[in-house]
Amino acid sequence: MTRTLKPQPLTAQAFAPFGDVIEAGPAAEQRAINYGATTRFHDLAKVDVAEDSGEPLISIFRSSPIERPVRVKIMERHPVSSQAFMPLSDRPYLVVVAPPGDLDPDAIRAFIAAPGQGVNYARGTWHHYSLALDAVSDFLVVDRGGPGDNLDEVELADDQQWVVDV
Ligand SMILES: NC(=O)N[C@@H](O)C(=O)O
Ligand code: NI
Repeated sequence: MTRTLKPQPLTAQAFAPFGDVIEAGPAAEQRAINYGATTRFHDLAKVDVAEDSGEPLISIFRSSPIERPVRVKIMERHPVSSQAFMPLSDRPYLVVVAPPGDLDPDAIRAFIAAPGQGVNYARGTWHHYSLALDAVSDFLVVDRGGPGDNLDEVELADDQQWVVDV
């Protein structure tokens, strides 16, 4: 019998144990620039990629919609860097995470990210790979390039898996 995980709305407070929420919202420091023509929502997330001669990479991930029911069978982490996803589409997507450290399958949480909300996984935060919903979705991704292995993956045993109620 697979257990069900109900996603919660993505907020900076709820996501704090896992990283940052990237959004042009009222909580951000706003700076008027370009002679007032632009508002800079300043310093929204910690880009942590310099470990072991790492350098920042900017990529676009084009993710196919995940099949339903969404079953969480695998989790991954990047032990030496953060990884940020900013949606380029105008549709919600799914974020599945667990706190850094030894993976506790019971600590896995799911969030529905609204259009305009990005996430920045802090170094070592367990997460499911990019989960697009309903249509092919593009994400701008900021993460680390450089030497060393920066991807740990864990396959969950059947009784550790979750089905996400989305
Ligand atoms: N493997 C890879 O580059 N992508 C994953 O890290 C992911 O979180 O989608
Ligand atoms: Ni990742």
